[in-house]
Amino acid sequence: MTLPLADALKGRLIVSCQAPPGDPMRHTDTLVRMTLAARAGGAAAVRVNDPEVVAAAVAAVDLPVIGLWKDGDSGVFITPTVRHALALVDAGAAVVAADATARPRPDGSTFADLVEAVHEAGALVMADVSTFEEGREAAEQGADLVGTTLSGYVPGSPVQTAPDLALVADLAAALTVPVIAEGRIATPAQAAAALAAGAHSVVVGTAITAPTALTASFVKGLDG
Ligand SMILES: CC(=O)N[C@H](C=O)[C@@H](O)[C@H](O)[C@H](O)COP(=O)(O)O
Repeated sequence: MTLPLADALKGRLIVSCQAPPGDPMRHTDTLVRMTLAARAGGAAAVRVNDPEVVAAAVAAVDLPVIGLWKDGDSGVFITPTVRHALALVDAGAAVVAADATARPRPDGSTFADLVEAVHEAGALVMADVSTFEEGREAAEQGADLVGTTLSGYVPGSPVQTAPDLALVADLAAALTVPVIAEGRIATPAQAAAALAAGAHSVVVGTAITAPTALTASFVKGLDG
């Protein structure tokens, strides 16, 4: 089955509009403005953290919203439980992005439980994975999209400064669901390379929507 949403995302850019805790940009109206800027620039969808921001973005921007809910900062913390996932659906997310790594979830549920609950509630699921095996299993468990989001951030995946295009290529060759390239895509050329490697769509966050981190990288460059 081809999902209409997947058709709308094919070959296109998804902009992640997030700000970490304590960042001056972590402000709902500011993040919504980022989603509007992403739309004005031609993005096909936005990826947004926290049900409050998801609801505000859904009301403001005429694009599909991929919602996640980061809760905590260790172990499984991207939409870790069924409760978090359903709150995102209630907020209007078209797609719920959730950690699909092979680690225990805080409510003792499985990724398959989350997929079932989100599907019953009428939304789709993007599996954030760190390895090929996790991506394969997530697709088997019903994920509608599989993203390379967590490669480099979970033990067992390669730590690198570049995007994990090898993982994109391996997943794209093996899966029938769309594979989304996400993580450390810093230039238009890298985004194009991700599509060439087989990605269905490309998510870019920091390089577009993180002025604090970008400023720090320039300051570090000047420090030599
Ligand atoms: C690992 C993790 O927690 N990734 C998060 C997932 O939503 C975000 O912090 C990233 O900004 C996002 O994946 C986009 O990646 P990049 O900012 O590298 O373009």
